[in-house]
Parts: sequence; C-alpha cells; structure tokens
Amino acid sequence: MNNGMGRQRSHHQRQYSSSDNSNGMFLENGRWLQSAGLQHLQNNNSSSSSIPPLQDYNFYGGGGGGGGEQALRMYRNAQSSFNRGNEYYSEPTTPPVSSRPSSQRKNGEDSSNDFSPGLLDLHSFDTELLPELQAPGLYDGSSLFHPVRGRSFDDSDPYISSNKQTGRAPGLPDNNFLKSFAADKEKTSSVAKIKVVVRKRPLNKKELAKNEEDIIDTHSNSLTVHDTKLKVDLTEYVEKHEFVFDAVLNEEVSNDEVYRETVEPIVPIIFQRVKATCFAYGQTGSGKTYTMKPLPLKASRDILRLMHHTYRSQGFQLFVSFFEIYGGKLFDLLSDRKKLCMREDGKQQVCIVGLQEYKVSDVETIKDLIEKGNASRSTGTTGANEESSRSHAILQLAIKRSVDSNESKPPRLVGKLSFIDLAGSERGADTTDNDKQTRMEGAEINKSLLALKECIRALDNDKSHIPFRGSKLTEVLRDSFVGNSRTVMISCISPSSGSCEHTLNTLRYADRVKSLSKGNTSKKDVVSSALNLKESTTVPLSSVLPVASVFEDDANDAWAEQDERGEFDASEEESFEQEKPIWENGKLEPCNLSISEDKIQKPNGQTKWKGYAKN
Ligand SMILES: Nc1ncnc2c1ncn2[C@@H]1O[C@H](COP(=O)(O)OP(=O)(O)OP(=O)(O)O)[C@@H](O)[C@H]1O
Repeated sequence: MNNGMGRQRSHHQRQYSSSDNSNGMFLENGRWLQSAGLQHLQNNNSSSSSIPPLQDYNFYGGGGGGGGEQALRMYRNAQSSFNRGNEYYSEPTTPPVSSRPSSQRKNGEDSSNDFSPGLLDLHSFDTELLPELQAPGLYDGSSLFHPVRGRSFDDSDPYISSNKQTGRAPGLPDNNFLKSFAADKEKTSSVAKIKVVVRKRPLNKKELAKNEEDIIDTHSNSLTVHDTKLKVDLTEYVEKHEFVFDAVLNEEVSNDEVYRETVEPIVPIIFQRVKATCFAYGQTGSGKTYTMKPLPLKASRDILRLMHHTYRSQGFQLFVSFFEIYGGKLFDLLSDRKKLCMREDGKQQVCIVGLQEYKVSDVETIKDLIEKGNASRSTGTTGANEESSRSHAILQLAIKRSVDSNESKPPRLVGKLSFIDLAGSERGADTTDNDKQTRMEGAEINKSLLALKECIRALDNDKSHIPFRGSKLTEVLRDSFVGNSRTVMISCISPSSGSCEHTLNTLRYADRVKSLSKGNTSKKDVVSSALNLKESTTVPLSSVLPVASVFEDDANDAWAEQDERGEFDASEEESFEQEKPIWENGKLEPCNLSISEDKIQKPNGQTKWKGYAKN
C-alpha cells in the first residue's frame, strides 16, 4: 500500500490517521493525482475554472452508421483535450469536505447541493436496483424535454443553466436521445461480464539490487513466464508458461491507459442498472494499490460528465462510500473508522448497515473523500512491501435516482461501480520476520482470498450453491458475480525471477476467473488448460546466450499494437473465442514455443527473452 498520507512508517504499526490531517493530505495529493493524470485538481482553489463548451458527441452511438465507436473516439478526444485544458466540472455550491467535519454533519441532510452523507440501511432500498430506467415519456417522446419535477441535478449545474439562458432546451434532440438510449441498452449487453487484465510492473530498486531478472515477456494479450528450474542433477532449465488474457499491460503502460482499458468502458453502463466491480489481485508489492488508486477519481470524473451532459435533466445523483474489511470486520473509512455491520435482506441482497454515503456533484469533493478514506486505511509493513495494505478497501460510486421524480422518497439505486483494492497475499515464508499481528492479518487475508477463489471455482463449475458467506469479502463481492453485473479483474504481477512462484499463482488465479466469462464453454476451458500445458516448455539454460539488448525497441513495438486496440466490448469476447483456433492452428503452437530461447542480458540486469512467436 502506498498511500502515505498523514502516516508514519513505523514497523508493525497499524496507522489509523484521522481525517483532520488535511494539510498532509493535500501535500501528498500531488503525487498520486499526477499518477492519475489529474494534477490539475491539486490546486484546491481552482474551482473557478471555466467550463468548456461541450458538444453533443452522441456518446452511445446515436446517429447510426456505426456511430458508436466513432462517438466514443470523439468523446475520448474531447476528454483528452478537456484534460489538457486543465478544466473540469465543478460545483461551486458544494462545500469542500474539510469545511464540513463529520462531527458537524447531520444524518439525513438532503440538500442536493450539500455534501450530504446518507445512511445505508436495510430500509432504504439502496441495495435493490431501480426496476427500470424510466425517464418520463422516454419512448413515446411526449415529454422528453420536460424537466423532471423537483430539484434535479441540472438545477445547480452552471453549464446547464447557461444553456437555459441561451434558450436551448435541456436534453438532447429527441431522435438522438431515443437512439442513444436504445444504443445504451445494446451497449450494456455488449460489454463482457468478466474482463481479466494483467498488469506487469517494472523491476523495483530492491529487485535490481539483488540482480533479479525480468522473466515476463508481454505481447498484446498474452504473456510468457520464463521459469528457471533445477533438475535433480542441479542443471538449470527454463520452463515457459504462456497465458492469454483480455489484455496484458506491460511496465510502460501509464495509469491513464490502465483506466482506458479497464474501467472506462463500464462507466456508461452503470446508468443502465448494472453493478460493476473492478478489483486488483496479486502478491504483496505487485502494484495493486498503485493501479487501483487513480481509478475511482477518473471514473467519477466520467460519471459526472455523463450526468452533466448526456443524462442531464434525468435526475441522477452520485453517491460515494468507502469502507475497508480488516480482520474480518468492516470499518467506514469516511466516518472515523466506525465499525459497520453487514446484513442480508430477504432477497439475499447484502446491506452494510450504518455505512455513510456522501452525495457528491463535483470531482473536487470526490477527490477529498478519496483522500480522506485512503488516509484512514490500515497499512503495515511486511517482508515484501514497506507500505502494505492490510485490508481490503472498497470504494463505491452509486448512481441513484428519485422514484417518479419524487424527492420526498429516498432515491433508488440505478447502478453501482465498486473498486476493490485487495490486501496483499503472502506466503508463510514471507512472514517469518513479521510479528504475530502481521501474521494473523496475513492469515485472515489469505482466508478471504481463498474464499474468493472457492466462489470463483463454484461459479466456474456451475454449482447451485456458491459459498459467498465464506468471508466478508465474498459477501461484498457477491453482486459482482451474479445478476446484471460486470467485473474487471486486474492481476498485478512483479516481473522479477524471485517472485516467479507468486506470479504463476496470480496468473493461474486470473486464468480461472477468465474462464467464468460469458460464452466460455468447457471446450474453451479444455483448450485454455491445454494451451497453458502445451506451452510450458523446457529449454536447457546452457543454450542461453547473452547478446545485445533489443529490449526497448521490442517493448515499444508491442505497445504500438496495444494502443491500437479499440474499446472493450463483446467483440473482444468473440475475438477471444475466435483466437483459439489460431492458437490451435499454430500461431503460437508448441513448435513455435519450443524453439530454443535466447536470453538477452540488459545492462541494468534485466533480461529479455527471445525466441517465441509473437501473435
Ligand atoms: N506500474 C508501476 N510503475 C511504477 N511503480 C510501481 C508500479 N506498480 C507498483 N509500483 C510501486 O511498487 C511499490 C508497491 O506497490 P503497491 O503498494 O501498489 O503494491 P500492492 O500490491 O498494493 O502491495 P500490498 O498488497 O502489500 O499493499 C510502490 O512503491 C509502487 O509505487
């Protein structure tokens, strides 16, 4: 865990930083905001930035003629130019977090412009999705341009109000709106249920100092692990393991690209009654927190953009909650680590009683909340990571809407996007120099990760009973795997030879999750396992020859291919299916893989393996 806000780095101490350490938090903001590509948010006084004129990019493909992809590209272009201009939506009427200490907040405050926490409980219907997205007159077009009754989001939106002044009707032209709504529905069904992405981090200083080698070769959506082993006669040989995923991101990929590949495609479908989850899995120190930390802020920025633009006048509201599971118990990270209870209602929906939800309408407030939550997380030092997450942290962005535009009733959940930064998993061997509490934490963490694996296995085997109750983590994750849900798993791996065993475990785990994907047949599973079996080939280390480094060039080539990948949709699932015969027919068939390997030594001690066929 690398969120050092307001935290001391004393060994074996759990730090529960209080949220009032805002100065430290803001000082540290810059570092991770930069990694999130949101450095413009660093200046807390920047809320006066002017709002750029927005055009209707018909984000969901309205306009016909394959407009979906084009619209998405235009939207992305708009986003990047928007970001380059260091501008973002802000709600000047929303007080910053720091001005409203939790002690002064009253539960149930319900001003749409207030930074108002709400309590999640069993009676608020929060866990049940709004049955159908019903914009008034949506399909008959009769009242498309009638603003919803009561206070809707755009009432306080400076951009929208300026539109009103210029006489432009709120809402999109009806044809486009209807088309885009229909396209939304299509879009929802076209996004794959489970997407598994692997991210390889660079070798760190410790690994370089130990002369550990980079044993992972990445391609566009596959990777090879070069596992050096010893025979009984102590001669070394290399075993190669090939894996195929939806995407493989190498050490040169930025957090922005990670977002584009993983979360960005699922943001729009949250408005279509979908619960989506993005979680990072991997050994301690593999980069889970580094990967997960920027994602919620980027996602909220896009959600707010959609709320302000595509879905304006629809009465959507965004709520943020942030809690952690530590030692099998739940703590509210936005409410002074208040202990929470998890309950199941009659419909087997999991409710977290007492969890504070904050209604938010600008990126700045969300940033402050995320900072506050991160500063309250439990971290500790393990043998493998100085700032290791000792908890599973769950940040949820919930989109809600008032029923029948009736503001007196609590808003109902439309969709939800959950981000889970899983605690680092450790082997017993890694814990030898840790104290008892750290070891017990490790055991608890391993238990929940094991429970997660059991659930995945049960789902994989179409078992009628899924052991979600095996841990708090799996109870929380339950709606990620069942019903109208989408899951993105980011498997983080270290490239170093010293982590080979962990890396293989992570990749096998990810392979297992991938096999849950919609449309995966047993045939595919067989192919998949056969694939990895066939491609585990051995090469004597004596054949390894040190030659000049071509590492940089190769990596760049690989990433030119990666960059050209379009948005993630069902066709990716299909292409995954379609790629199988290619694999079987020899593009990466065993003969290609068993050709002798050249091990190329880089000046910095990294190694580039060559000799496989690129796909
Ligand atoms: N892709 C990356 N590029 C550069 N540095 C990275 C990358 N991934 C991780 N790191 C660095 O590696 C270190 C460990 O990363 P991080 O804390 O995210 O690991 P973790 O998997 O969350 O560990 P734990 O499970 O113990 O919390 C951090 O210093 C982080 O900055």
